[in-house]
Amino acid sequence: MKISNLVDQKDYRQIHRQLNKINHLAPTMAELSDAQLQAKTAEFKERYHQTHDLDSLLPEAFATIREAAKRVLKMYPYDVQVIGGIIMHMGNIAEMKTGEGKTLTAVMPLYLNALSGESTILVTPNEYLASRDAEEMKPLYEFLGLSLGCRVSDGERRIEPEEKRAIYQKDIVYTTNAVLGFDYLIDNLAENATKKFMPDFNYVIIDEADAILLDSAQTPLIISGAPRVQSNLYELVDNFVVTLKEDEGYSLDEKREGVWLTSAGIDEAERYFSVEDLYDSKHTELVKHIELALKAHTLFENEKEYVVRAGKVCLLDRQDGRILEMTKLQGGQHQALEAKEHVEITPNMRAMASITYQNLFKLFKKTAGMSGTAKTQEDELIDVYQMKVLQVPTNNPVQRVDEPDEVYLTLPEKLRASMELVKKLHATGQPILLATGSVELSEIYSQLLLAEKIPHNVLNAYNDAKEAQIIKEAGQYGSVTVATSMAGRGTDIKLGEGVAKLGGLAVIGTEKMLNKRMELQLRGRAGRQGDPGFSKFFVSLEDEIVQKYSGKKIEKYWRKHKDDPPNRPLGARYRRIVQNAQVVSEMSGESQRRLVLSFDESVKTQREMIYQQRNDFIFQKGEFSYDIMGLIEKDIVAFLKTPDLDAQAVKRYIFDNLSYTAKISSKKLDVTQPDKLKEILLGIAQNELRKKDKFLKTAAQKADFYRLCLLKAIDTSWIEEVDTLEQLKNLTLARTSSQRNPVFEYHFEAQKAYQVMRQNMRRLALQNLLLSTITVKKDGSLDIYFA
Ligand SMILES: Nc1ncnc2c1ncn2[C@@H]1O[C@H](COP(=O)(O)OP(=O)(O)OP(=O)(O)O)[C@@H](O)[C@H]1O
Repeated sequence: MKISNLVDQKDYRQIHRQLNKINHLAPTMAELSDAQLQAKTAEFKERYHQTHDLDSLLPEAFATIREAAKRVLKMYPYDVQVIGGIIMHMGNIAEMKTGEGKTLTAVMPLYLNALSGESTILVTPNEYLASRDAEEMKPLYEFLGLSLGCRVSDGERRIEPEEKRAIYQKDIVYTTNAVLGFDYLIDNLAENATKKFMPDFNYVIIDEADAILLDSAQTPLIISGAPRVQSNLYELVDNFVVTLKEDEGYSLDEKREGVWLTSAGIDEAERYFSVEDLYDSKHTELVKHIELALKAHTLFENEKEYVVRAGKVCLLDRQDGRILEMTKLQGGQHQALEAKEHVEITPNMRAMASITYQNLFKLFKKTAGMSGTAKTQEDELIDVYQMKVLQVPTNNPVQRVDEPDEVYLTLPEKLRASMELVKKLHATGQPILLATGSVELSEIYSQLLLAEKIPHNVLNAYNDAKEAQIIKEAGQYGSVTVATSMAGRGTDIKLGEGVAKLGGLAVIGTEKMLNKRMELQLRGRAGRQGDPGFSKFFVSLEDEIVQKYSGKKIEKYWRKHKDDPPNRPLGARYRRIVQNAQVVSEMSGESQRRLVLSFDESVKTQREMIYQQRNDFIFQKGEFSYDIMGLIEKDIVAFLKTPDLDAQAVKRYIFDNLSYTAKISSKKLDVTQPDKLKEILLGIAQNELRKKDKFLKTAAQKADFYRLCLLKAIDTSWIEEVDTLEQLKNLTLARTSSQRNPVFEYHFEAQKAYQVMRQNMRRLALQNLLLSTITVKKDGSLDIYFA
């Protein structure tokens, strides 16, 4: 058996040596009683304790869980799965074709790495997969004496930190990338150790690694809180924008990614809002709102980019068609969409914390991944994550028949042709998965099927609750399932009785996907585990990706013939043009990801410093070792360097920052003698601190007080900083067309902002320490009021 494309022969030999050892151990393991097999876990843990070496445990640990899987799950991992497991233990990405059984593969390295007692996490792209895999694999881990936690989002219920901590403390945790990311950010907003719940990041396996590490990485995670001043312009401006027409009141760029008012539109706006000059600086808010509303109406389409569910605008993940939990558009765009859809306008929140997936996963000591489609992006994966992609052969040859695309000129032709195929296959009883690129198109197909009286299920963002049931039925005789790309990854459709004889599942794609990997994943719902299967894609020149990413010539051709379409598939030349459009879309995705990553560099450096400092304070035990007086002195010295200082300013500084009650005459505040002045100010501060000491009887109370003052200062200024950087980024992005290097400019500004934040932070800490008041409660505990 050959693992292709190994970067070096050493990996190849090592993997095979390990596989041979594991196979060699198999008969011995098979002879063990259940109890003897189960006792292995404790034995391995003990040995790890002695040696701190997981590699030497690999053959036995893999052989043990392999045998246990046979007994508990009635599935014996094939050699190729063992190979995939070894690759992942080594911290690489295993590329195993769709349906080869990655869920079972992952348990081997997870079991081995959990023996260290350090955090061992499996991340999947969505909650359906996390829960499904956790549920299926739980009996196996428990048989071997390891605990499994499944961490999915809180939903309506608020989950307390203790409960989260209990899940993360399990030996192995299954979760999603979004939940893990948000948990990490929330954990770093905790004000004391009892609210912290995350473990130190050790080992993670990323399922569907390319989707998570690449596709999801195009949008950073942002936690919002603390509303901004709410604007009342959204509805007003929306009413205006709906009166405008394309190419009259506003224009869109070629790729339909940018939109602006035409000069007629500007005149119209000036009349509508009774302003003389719209671009006068006093109307910037109005202009901003008009831009947001224009974008809401032209660049965001209901049932494509978002859906309206229970009176809320919910964003959709373009990659997998699912609702993006806890995510809203920033900078007022979400509110503009709400105005467009006439639902309640939610407050526009400030960004409080943010991180990209790239930087989240870099926090782990070891990362590994698996996917059916990663090899093509290996360069980027090595570049960004230093992970190699090793391809594992299939257990049985793939039998699926993949037919070439059928390209039509217009959408109606495409719909008709694809429906013809559906009818033909359905007549034979072969189950069909009809895959669409948007909710909207899935609803259109549902209507067409209804008209043909073909019973079917629809799986899209509106009915995700029924997902498991729909998937269960999807492989049965005669079943037709219309699904968005929700059914594109990880979904395991099991074939019903007699279906293999009919050719297995037929996947019919109805749109060219944003990238080739999404397409392969969809095809991969059929022909799993060596089963028969069929796949074919229908495309039209009106598909979004073709319109956006193919040249002028195609557009001209389309315009010329669209009113009298040929009603037959276009030739091979057009298939190539469509392929090319997909390649361009992929390249645009990659450059977008690199841009996101380079923007995050500045935030990353700052975030690491801040989080480190917070953790130092939070977890500091015993006496509080931070040079409080040093901090105070620094601020005083910085203040005394203010140009043109006068006694009045010094007095203000004292009352604003050091003491409300200091009695000091202006005469004493001689600005010509800074050293003396410094001593006076330090004396005032010391005096205030001493007053506090009266309440802070024990060292622990004192430590708590100092910690709280400093943490509060860090958080207030850091949250402000995150928001500033987020706005700065949006501003820089809006100006990318200009000649300057936007990322460089952003880093420069971000660095300046950081310096300002440090000063603010120090000043706030000073105020918290000196101007707060402490009262003792009846039970002896303290209440602290901050100014
Ligand atoms: N060793 C095995 N013996 C028998 N059946 C297996 C074995 N491994 C996996 N399977 C079955 O193969 C099917 C596919 O497995 P799974 O869904 O994990 O594939 P996958 O590689 O994750 O696919 P995808 O790339 O689509 O996510 C499942 O029904 C699973 O039960």
